[in-house]
Amino acid sequence: FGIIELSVCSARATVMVYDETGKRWVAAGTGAQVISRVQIYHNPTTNSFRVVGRKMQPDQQVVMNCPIAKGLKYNQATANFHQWRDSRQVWGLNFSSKEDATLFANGMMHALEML
Ligand SMILES: CC(=O)N[C@@H](Cc1ccccc1Cl)C(=O)N1CCC[C@]12C=C[C@@H]1CC[C@@H](C(=O)N3CC[C@@H]4C=C[C@H]5[C@H](C)C[C@@H](C(=O)O)N5C(=O)[C@H]43)N1C2=O
Repeated sequence: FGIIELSVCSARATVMVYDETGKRWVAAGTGAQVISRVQIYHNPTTNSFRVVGRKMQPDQQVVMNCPIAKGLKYNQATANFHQWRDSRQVWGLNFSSKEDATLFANGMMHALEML
């Protein structure tokens, strides 16, 4: 059967990954650095969560599909820039507004409490 995933929250942010070699942040995905819709999905069957980011323009390209691991350290580096490590890289979300940042951080912290 199809997997049922519920969207916990949705926020606007530029999705970035840290380039360890160049010591700089680069936009995730290909092409221009554009705003993405970043959502946290909950799969209640497995009680798992993941973060999915899709560019809002032009093509809904998926630029992030990151499981939320139990014990993930979510770092709110600034009011608008939050980041975390996964097994391979460091993700950064540069939120469009403080409201987006707060909403997403609350969703992330809720997810981490549930794991
Ligand atoms: C132990 C550990 O892993 N620690 C991580 C952070 C962390 C802690 C705990 C749990 C998980 C994680 Cl992930 C860390 O420190 N890491 C992870 C990789 C990079 C970094 C290392 C050094 C630099 C130094 C400075 C800072 C940085 O990158 N910052 C600061 C805010 C500032 C905001 C916005 C972005 C902007 C989009 C572009 C650019 C600009 O402003 O030009 N920029 C930035 O400059 C952004 N660093 C980091 O975050």
